[in-house]
Amino acid sequence: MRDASSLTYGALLRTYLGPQWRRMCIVTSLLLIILAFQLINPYILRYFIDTALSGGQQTSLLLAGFLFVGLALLNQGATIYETYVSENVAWTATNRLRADLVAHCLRLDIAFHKSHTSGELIERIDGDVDALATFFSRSFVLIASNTLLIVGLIVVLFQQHWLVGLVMGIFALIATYILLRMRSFAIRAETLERQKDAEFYGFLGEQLAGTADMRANGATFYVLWCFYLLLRSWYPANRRAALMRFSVFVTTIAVFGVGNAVALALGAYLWTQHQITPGMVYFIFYCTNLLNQPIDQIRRELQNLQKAGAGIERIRSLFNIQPAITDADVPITLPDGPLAVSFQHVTFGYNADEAVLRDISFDLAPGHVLGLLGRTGSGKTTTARLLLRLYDVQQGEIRLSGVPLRATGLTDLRHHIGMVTQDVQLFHASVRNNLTFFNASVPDSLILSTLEDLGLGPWLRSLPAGLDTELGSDGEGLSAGEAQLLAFTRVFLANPGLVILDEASSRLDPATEQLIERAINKLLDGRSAIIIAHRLGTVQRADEILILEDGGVLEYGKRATLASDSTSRFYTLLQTGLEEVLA
Ligand SMILES: Nc1ncnc2c1ncn2[C@@H]1O[C@H](COP(=O)(O)OP(=O)(O)OP(=O)(O)O)[C@@H](O)[C@H]1O
Repeated sequence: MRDASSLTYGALLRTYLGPQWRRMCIVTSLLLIILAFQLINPYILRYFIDTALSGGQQTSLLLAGFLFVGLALLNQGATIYETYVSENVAWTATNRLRADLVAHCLRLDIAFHKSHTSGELIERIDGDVDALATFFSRSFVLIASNTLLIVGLIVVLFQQHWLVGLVMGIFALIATYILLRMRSFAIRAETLERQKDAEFYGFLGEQLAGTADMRANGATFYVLWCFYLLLRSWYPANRRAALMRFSVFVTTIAVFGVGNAVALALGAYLWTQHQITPGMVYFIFYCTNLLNQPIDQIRRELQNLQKAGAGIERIRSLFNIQPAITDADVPITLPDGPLAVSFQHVTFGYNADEAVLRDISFDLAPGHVLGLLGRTGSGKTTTARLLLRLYDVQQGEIRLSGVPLRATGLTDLRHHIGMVTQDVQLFHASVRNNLTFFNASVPDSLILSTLEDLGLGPWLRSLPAGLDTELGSDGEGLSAGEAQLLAFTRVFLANPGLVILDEASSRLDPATEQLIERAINKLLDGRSAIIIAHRLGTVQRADEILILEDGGVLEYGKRATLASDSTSRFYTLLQTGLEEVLA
């Protein structure tokens, strides 16, 4: 991973283009060759015209013709190859940068991901990097080679006649200035257009994702109204940007038209003064025409640099965000087998001034099961997140088998804890990869026996390609129970010492529920567990019970003791029915 603070143009070029210096040399050489071809062509044309007009030999004319066509073909070939190599350079460099950004984002805290939408991250990882493609592959080389071409053409024109060189040199400067000024007006309009595009597509994405809820709740009219308002502001922004683009186009044609007219007029004047030949008049006209191309190219490349500059700024600010939750300097490895869990006076809030958990203390012996109860919003899921160190506690300490969480390595910690939540995240990948999280070292025999153990054997056999069957994204085509059982399988395969289970609060059909009950029994065997329980059956497995209320401990103790104490809250819950009280 690269050092974020050094992300300047120079550092970017060094990091991402450095390894491709050979290809860059090829691109530069090809651009110089193309440039040379462009400078030779007018000489051939001048020779051809003057030889023809002075009644020169046919073979000389033929030779000049063949040379012209040959060079044009070589020029095209060189241009195609240069495009191929620079595209390779651009894609290799931008893909490396994308990979670095993705790796960086994956290292960032959950708090970062909660405060940035996926759309925003996609735009930053792809949109901003995309703007750097031309910057990487050719911007500097193109600006340099085109400047060289303009200078070369002016020198060539000077050679024909000093007046032509002087006038066309001044024209090149004025044309570049006018086009750049026009461009800066267009950029303002295009920025507004892109902002409106983003608002429109953001709105559309959100509404399409929530279409079922929106229709069910009769919000269609409101959505259409918002849509209409968005369209009303989108339309003028688009119209203005299109008009500006057209103005730039028309101005470009007009400026180059004036240039050509000046060149023709000047050529004609010098010819009437017998200072130049007709071939030279065409030569001047041709060179002036040729001047247009590098001027336009430089304008485009400067515009690309401007876009790249904005992209680099945003990429740099993303790289500068550092995760607050990191590995200990010298991480202590957690022991294998069931883990002891200890919360000592833990206080935590997602915002520093608003505690969600207050002074939570409990101890769970290795191999024991803690039943975590509490109303919705009481802080049960937050407790689980703290154990996985998705967030750090603000006060107090959490230990696993005596090791403070902050003293562990994050990968080691998360290897030792398995979590099954109500929302099982499945990927658009094979059943095997969904279960092993792309860990190729897990043998198929283990996956098959685990699926069989958990009662998923018949399900697996019903799949067209067994473990190779591709699952739809988001578990499409799977029932809630099957998805839960697949999540259990994942935990079995990872074989952690502590399991956190957020039990499904909705009822499943009796057969699936039975399978899940069996799976939980197996899962808890030889492991410590914290179960966010919603059902009586699950609570009865717990050795200890912790009831949270408003982020504080309402009750904590051995299940058997609390169950037999008629003054305890747990006793009341058992009498009233967990589902009714906690659902
Ligand atoms: N990412 C977050 N940022 C800010 N506040 C949050 C975040 N996640 C949860 N909260 C708040 O923290 C409190 C505890 O939430 P938590 O999800 O831990 O409750 P819970 O007991 O698990 O509820 P449930 O049973 O409904 O899942 C709630 O008030 C919730 O609004």
